[in-house]
Amino acid sequence: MGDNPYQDDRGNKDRSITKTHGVGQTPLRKGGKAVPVEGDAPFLIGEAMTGGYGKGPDILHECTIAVNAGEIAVIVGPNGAGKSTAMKAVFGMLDVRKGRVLLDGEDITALSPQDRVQKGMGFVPQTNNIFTSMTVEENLEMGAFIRRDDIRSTMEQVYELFPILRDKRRQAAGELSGGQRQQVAVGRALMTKPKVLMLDEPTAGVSPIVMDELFDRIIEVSRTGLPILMVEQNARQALAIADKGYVLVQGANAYTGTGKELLADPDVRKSFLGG
Ligand SMILES: Nc1ncnc2c1ncn2[C@@H]1O[C@H](COP(=O)(O)OP(=O)(O)OP(=O)(O)O)[C@@H](O)[C@H]1O
Repeated sequence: MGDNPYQDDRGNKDRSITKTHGVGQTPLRKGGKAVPVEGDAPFLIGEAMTGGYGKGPDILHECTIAVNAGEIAVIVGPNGAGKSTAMKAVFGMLDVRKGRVLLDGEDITALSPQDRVQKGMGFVPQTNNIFTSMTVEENLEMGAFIRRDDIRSTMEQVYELFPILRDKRRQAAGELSGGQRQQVAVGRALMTKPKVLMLDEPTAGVSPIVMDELFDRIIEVSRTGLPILMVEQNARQALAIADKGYVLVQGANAYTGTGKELLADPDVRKSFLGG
């Protein structure tokens, strides 16, 4: 375990919360050449990522986010903490100046977003995530653009997960409610048959009831065995369904633990969950 970069985080048998205040103090990585221990490595990890937009300053400071096979990992934190930026970095939309991204053990840091999709990453961005003038079904078909095989069984699975989309399949996606649009966006990502799903604020701008419904759907998707890494504003609700939670502050890891641990932690409660 000595060289395991996740030692403090995952190797800890009591799975206690890792507190990592301050830039450059991440305990998730020791040295630059550590290799994950087989079988204990997350399925997808953005590891000790430092980077920003264009030639601008660093927004992320040795930030690590990851998701294990079959789990839901949630990223929370205050506005502007860099949650979306961290997701973009993992998806290859940001120049990662230090650190790396591993997918199923493979270093994909140098790959374009398109190539990452080919490798099995599904990403649902926070905004502009559907084609509003196209029908629901056309959106799903567009989602399958990288595939050359028969997509009908996948579409059937999406309709089973999101029955409302079957009812509205001939309707323009732009005519749907906010929660339904988000289902289209997630369904579209699922059409590539991804190995991991990344969601940036899937419940943004929806009512609490719709948010609960969306979370139920996300849990269902997760039960199909697909690992899910997501950013959420609704920290309390998201941590309640999370196997793993990351609290980011100013582009760095502030707290890491199971969803349950973070929800129970007095500091996290006070600072990020409204007491
Ligand atoms: N395209 C961009 N170009 C330059 N700076 C950006 C860009 N997008 C975000 N930033 C900056 O990066 C920082 C982190 O923003 P980011 O959107 O990642 O935070 P967040 O935690 O997702 O916030 P929120 O919860 O408000 O969505 C902010 O200071 C923001 O101004």
